[in-house]
Amino acid sequence: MFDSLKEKLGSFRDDVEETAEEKAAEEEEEAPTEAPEGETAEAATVAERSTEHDAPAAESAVAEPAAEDADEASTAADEPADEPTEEEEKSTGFGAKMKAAATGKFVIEEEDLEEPLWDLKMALLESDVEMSVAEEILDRVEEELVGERRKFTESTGSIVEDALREALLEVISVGQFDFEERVADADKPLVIIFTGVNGVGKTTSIAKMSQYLEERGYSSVLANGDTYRAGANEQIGEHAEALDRKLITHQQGGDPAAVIYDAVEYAEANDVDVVLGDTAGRLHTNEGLMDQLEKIGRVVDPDMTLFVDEAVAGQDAVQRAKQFDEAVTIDGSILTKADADSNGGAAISVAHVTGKPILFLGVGQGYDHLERFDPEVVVGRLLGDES
Ligand SMILES: Nc1nc2c(ncn2[C@@H]2O[C@H](COP(=O)(O)OP(=O)(O)OP(=O)(O)O)[C@@H](O)[C@H]2O)c(=O)[nH]1
Repeated sequence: MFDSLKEKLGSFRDDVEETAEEKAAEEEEEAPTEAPEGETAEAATVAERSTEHDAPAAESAVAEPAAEDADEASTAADEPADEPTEEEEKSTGFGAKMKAAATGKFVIEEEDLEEPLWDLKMALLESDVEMSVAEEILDRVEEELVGERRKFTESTGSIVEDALREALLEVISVGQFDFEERVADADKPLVIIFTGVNGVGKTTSIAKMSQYLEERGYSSVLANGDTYRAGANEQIGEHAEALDRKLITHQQGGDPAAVIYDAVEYAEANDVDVVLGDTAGRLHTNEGLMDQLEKIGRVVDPDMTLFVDEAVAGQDAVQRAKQFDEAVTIDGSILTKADADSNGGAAISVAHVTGKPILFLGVGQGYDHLERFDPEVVVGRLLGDES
């Protein structure tokens, strides 16, 4: 899952690490040449060692004028090189560089990140992350990394990883709520309507949701509001049979709102906790079909409307989510076929673009292949926390 994006995020980490190492090396190289006479990075280091841990050695160095380095060390020890005057700091940057060489820390500047950030942006866009979401991620990463005095070498990788983690979490956690708590607290029956275009896995997701709810102690009835498509009753009927659930259907061409209404009545009469209503795989541009959804809204006033699309559809899924939300106001999304998606762009973008959370991922064709969307787990996967 999301392997290609994972690899690209890994490359960004490596790029910044490399940039950091180059910068560190540069600064170490530059420090002696820019140093006022008699002060070198090495001298500063020796001085630090001498003053902190080994005073007698410093003394013996003073007593040995032939050793040039040691002589410099004693000068540096008298006037600590790692505490330059403000003037020196401003005019030459020498102080900062000396500090970098002596402490293993330096400031990451905006220009240092220009190239890696550009590459990251390209990687996100190639992975189908929506433009505004990619920009948000870049801004946050840059904000986290630039201007702080950072330790380079080994820790650069983890600093970059933390910055990426924060940025990704921020964009994908949008609107998250506790689905199970919402189900537990709702008056029964709870009505959930599933919407989205044809063939993305809506019907399969309803069956998976029924299983998911059963595992948590909730009964459910299925309702086929897809009265538009020939064969829809049979398709959902197979799932109902396999799961041993009651299914409410009407004739093809019937009123979808009436089917869902009947299912609510059935649930009320039989103490069923949740009504799971399928709808025709409609295009958001088809006004007649969108009107049907609005009618379902009026007639049964669902507790939740979930938008279903496939993660593998990338940008298309993101745009559809946005348009469906504008047309019918969704409460959250389910992204199916995440198991087959190496890009992860939809998973990263949909919540930020709609302002509504991704609640579940479909991760296979089996009934138990519905996974609660946990932002921390998803980001962890993207950053290689688990294989
Ligand atoms: N790999 C994988 N396949 C899935 C997943 N979810 C659904 N599918 C498959 O996708 C295909 C389409 O799923 P359906 O549930 O029939 O799609 P639908 O949106 O109901 O389609 P319509 O009824 O035509 O609107 C089926 O072959 C499913 O088994 C998933 O999470 N992973």
